Formats: sequence, structure tokens, C-alpha cells
Amino acid sequence: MLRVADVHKAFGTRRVLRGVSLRAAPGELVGVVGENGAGKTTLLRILSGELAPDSGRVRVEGRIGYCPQHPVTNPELTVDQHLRYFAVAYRLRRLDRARTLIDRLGFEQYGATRVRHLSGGTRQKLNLVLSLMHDPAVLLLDEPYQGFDWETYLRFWEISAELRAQGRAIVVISHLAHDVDRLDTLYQLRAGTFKQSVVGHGR
Ligand SMILES: Nc1ncnc2c1ncn2[C@@H]1O[C@H](COP(=O)(O)OP(=O)(O)OP(=O)(O)O)[C@@H](O)[C@H]1O
Repeated sequence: MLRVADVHKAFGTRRVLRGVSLRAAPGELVGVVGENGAGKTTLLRILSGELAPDSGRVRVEGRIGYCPQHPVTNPELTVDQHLRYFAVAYRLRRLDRARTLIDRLGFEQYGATRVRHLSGGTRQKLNLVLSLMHDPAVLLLDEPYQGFDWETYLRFWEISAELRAQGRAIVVISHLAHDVDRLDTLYQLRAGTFKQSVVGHGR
């Protein structure tokens, strides 16, 4: 469960978020849209705890999985080294879930490849797996399918639908109008606040 109430954030004189409130319940798939520079990434960084809001409340129940807009990977480490590194950070004993996700996203052949030799789309697949491998209760995904080919894009939504059915709360930043049908709730960020619509087509 994620609850956000009246969050404000300014950078200097630029007031990016001016009273943003949002809820994502277990089993709810929430989309956040808005123009470039509207403040979507800023909001997700605040929800993940990476950035402090100037004011407002953020309450998260359960573990977070955060897939940031720009991969957090190290170009010199291999895919498998990333898995091991994140497994330690997440205190995971097994990598089964990460391996299953990698198989489903179709990059199992790159385990021993350094990230700097991966394509942009494959790097983004790894970024997504790193955010999901500990089975978080609350997923914060910032344009998670950037650079994905069509098949992988569809696979991403299939995985999201399964996680929603398993009771995970999911917040996805999206640019694509045709994603709307997959969501339960859509928040449009405009002039620093939300306009919310219940779309409910996703089920
Ligand atoms: N660390 C920062 N310091 C100063 N300004 C920032 C910082 N981070 C974001 N901004 C500004 O805040 C505004 C919102 O940026 P943000 O990245 O949140 O937008 P966005 O909606 O995610 O955009 P996009 O769709 O292009 O990814 C922009 O004007 C940006 O320049």
C-alpha cells in the first residue's frame, strides 16, 4: 500500500510539485502521465525515498521496488555480478526469481556479459529485473519499457498484470496513450497537481 498526501517540491524557484496526493492499493495498477518536465520522475524519486519532499506525507507499507528512469547499473560489472550484488543488498538467498524474470524478458544468454557491452534495451531489461527480483509489495516504475522491442513491451505488461493479480501495488510512469487501457487508475500531472481518472479497463 502506498499513500501520498499533499507533497510539495521546488528546485530553487521552480515549484515542480504543488500538492500531489496519490494512492495505490494492493492489486492496483496506477499510471502517471504528464508532459516532459511535469515532475513525474521527481515524484517517483520522492516516493522511493531517494529525494526528500519539501512538505507532505509519503507512507509505504512493505518493500519497494524502484526502477529508475536511468539504469543504476555499473558498466564494468556483468549481468550475473549485478544479480549477486543486489541479492546481498536485498538479503536474498536465492536468485530463482531474478532468473525467471530474465528468462521471460529473454536475455538469459548475457549472464557473463559486462553491462557496457549490452544494448540499451537489454540494459533496461536488467534495470527492471533488479527492481523486481526481491518481489516488492510496492513497485515504482519510471518508464520501465524504454527501448524494449514490441514483444518485450507486451511481456512487461503481462508480468505487471500477474503482479497486480498477486496483490502488488504498482505505479508506472508512462508516455504512451495506448497504455491507458491496461491501468486501473490514471493520474495526470499538470501544473504541479494531479487530475485523477479511474480508467478501470485493466481487469
Ligand atoms: N535535481 C534537480 N535540480 C533542479 N531542477 C530539477 C532537478 N530535477 C528535476 N528538475 C526540474 O524539475 C522539473 C521536473 O522534472 P522531472 O524530471 O521530474 O519531469 P518529468 O515529468 O519526469 O519529465 P520527462 O517526461 O521529460 O521525463 C524539470 O523542470 C526539471 O528540470
